[in-house]
Amino acid sequence: MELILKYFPNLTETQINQFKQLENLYQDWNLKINVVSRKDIDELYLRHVLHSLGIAKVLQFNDGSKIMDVGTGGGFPGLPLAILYPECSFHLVDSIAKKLKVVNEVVEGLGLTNVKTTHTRVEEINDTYDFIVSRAVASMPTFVHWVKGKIKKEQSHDLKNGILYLKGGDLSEELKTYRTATIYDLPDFFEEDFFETKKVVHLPLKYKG
Ligand SMILES: C[S@@+](CC[C@H](N)C(=O)[O-])C[C@H]1O[C@@H](n2cnc3c(N)ncnc32)[C@H](O)[C@@H]1O
Repeated sequence: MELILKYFPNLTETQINQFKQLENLYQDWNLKINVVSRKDIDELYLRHVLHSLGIAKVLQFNDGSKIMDVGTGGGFPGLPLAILYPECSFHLVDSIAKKLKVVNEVVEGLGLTNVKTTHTRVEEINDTYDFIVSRAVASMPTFVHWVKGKIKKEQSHDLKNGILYLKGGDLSEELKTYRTATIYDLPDFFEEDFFETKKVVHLPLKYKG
């Protein structure tokens, strides 16, 4: 928790309390439905919460942004981002219902009103979003194929709307066909090099509004 405060020093009391509550909520729910490995539960803040928040170090969402987390599993990266951005709406999607049961319980326990969940494959989603976030779900070509019609056309000139994907490994081969992709290193933002999945890929889909 200290690391979250170190890297996100402007949190409100409500947000600090919500981040603090995460540990107990996940510990309790994980005993009933295993969504996070035991090792990872012990390092929840580092491996899951802070890692998810790495996306917020790449770019900041404007108030009112609509965001989908594809293959959210136990709620990562969408749930920590929903705490960080109470003025944005988050749609957390996964094809495994029991994982979303845990997410729903945590969302209710925290009193988050900006999160909805849907049990489905993302291919079935028929809506558009400013940003699509994800971690460890599919290769980039597969992922882009799933979501490319689901990103909103932008009215501003920023042209940032698109995919923010937490990834590991050597991405040069996987990303060589995506000329607009930027790869960010998490250690650049967090100083310490403690993540296994070390990169955030920002792939803006450059539509004009
Ligand atoms: C390795 S887990 C990652 C979970 C979470 N994003 C994380 O990093 O902790 C991959 C998740 O993606 C989900 N998934 C895979 N393909 C999917 C699809 N087409 N639509 C929705 N969810 C999918 C799986 O059910 C699983 O929960």
